[in-house]
Amino acid sequence: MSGEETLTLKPVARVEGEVNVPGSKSLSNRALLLAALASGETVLTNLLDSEDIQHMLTALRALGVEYQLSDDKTECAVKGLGGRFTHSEPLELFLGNAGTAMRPLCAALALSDVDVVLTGEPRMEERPIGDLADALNDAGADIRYLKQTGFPPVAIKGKTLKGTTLSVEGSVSSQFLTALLMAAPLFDGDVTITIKGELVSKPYIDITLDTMAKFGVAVQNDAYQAFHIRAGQQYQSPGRFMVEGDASSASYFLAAGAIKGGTVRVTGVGKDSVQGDIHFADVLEAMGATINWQPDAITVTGGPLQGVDMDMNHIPDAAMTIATTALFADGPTTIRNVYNWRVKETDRLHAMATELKKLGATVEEGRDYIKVWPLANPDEVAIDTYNDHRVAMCFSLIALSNASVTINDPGCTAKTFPDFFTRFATICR
Ligand SMILES: O=C(O)C1=C[C@@H](OP(=O)(O)O)[C@@H](O)[C@H](O)C1
Ligand SMILES: C=C(OP(=O)(O)O)C(=O)O
Repeated sequence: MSGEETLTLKPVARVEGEVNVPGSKSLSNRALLLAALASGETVLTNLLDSEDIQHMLTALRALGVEYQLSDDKTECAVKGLGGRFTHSEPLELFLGNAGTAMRPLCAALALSDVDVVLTGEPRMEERPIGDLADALNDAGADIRYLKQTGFPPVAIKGKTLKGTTLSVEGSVSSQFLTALLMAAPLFDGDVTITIKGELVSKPYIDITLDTMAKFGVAVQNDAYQAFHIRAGQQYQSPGRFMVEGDASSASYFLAAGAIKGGTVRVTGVGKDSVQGDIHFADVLEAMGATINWQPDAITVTGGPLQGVDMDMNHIPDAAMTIATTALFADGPTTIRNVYNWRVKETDRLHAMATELKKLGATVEEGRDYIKVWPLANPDEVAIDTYNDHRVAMCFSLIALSNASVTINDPGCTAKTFPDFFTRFATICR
């Protein structure tokens, strides 16, 4: 939970070491939902223990899903319902600011036998859900906006819906398509989903399809333009489901290695990962770092870094880490095609530009890009984090310069990485 504290990180002379990153947020919440809908019991291992996952777990429990969590909360045995949710009493589920809980639960509950209101933190009320809810309502669902049209909170009266063709906007968030894909087996008949506009954050769809396949549901993917899910498929427990380490969480350690010239090895995620954010390492390589790929680990050795100019739509979360890494490069760096940074935990394009400027950096904030010039000697300032875990984690890299950096509200990393600062300290010498 976030609060008002601050944390000052002193200048770090050297980085070196190995970090095992916690489980992936994206995989944890997908696997929990599919395990709940599946027939049979699923044992999830290496589950992430963070706020976003707690929101999914709390919601599932309220919906009548039985599960047993280990003491350290990284192993969870889920008794599958073998189909849609059923709950006779009206429910209100609070989902914090977890997009991976709000969007997928909205779709699955619209097709269940429930009467539910989904709410969240104030910022969640500013994060769009209209493209998803409207696609479902066009197919006959009953989802109403309780405050602002197109945004949570939403009231859902679940229904059985016949197989159909749904059309969903792709340019705001891939989570809308993810939500429809995961809910597709709950329709009574064949489902086709077509995409309007340019699909953003595409690799997250691969995570969705891979997780669905592990739970026994096949999707025909026509070049990310149309997806077909045949009727009669039901989620089946794979028995055990091992959650990979979080590739976005790995980015901060990999960047530290790249910036500071030491060698940093991240374990739990590697070249065999299904997560698109591993391609953050390719950006570091393009900037001049040396990357060594293992099936389950990534090692980076730093060197002089050069700025790059790249489309980073495929790695929207890890790309934020490039914005602070750019300060340590030779020449400017441009992160392009990240308009949807503006609809995440905060307006990330504006937040990153504002905080980088506080350090004394030269920054250009465009509608859908940010350009950052190198900065030899950052000013010693306090960084506002806007209740955005990634702003807090990205700016910890400033301690790799000759300046201290103060992070306001460091507790906001609890959304995806509660002990980030402790683990970060283990590679700082
Ligand atoms: O599906 C997912 O697990 C996610 C998709 C991405 O969101 P968008 O599709 O909204 O870009 C990403 O930023 C988010 O952290 C997790
Ligand atoms: C955008 C993010 O979260 P969410 O899953 O809430 O969309 C994120 O973790 O960077």
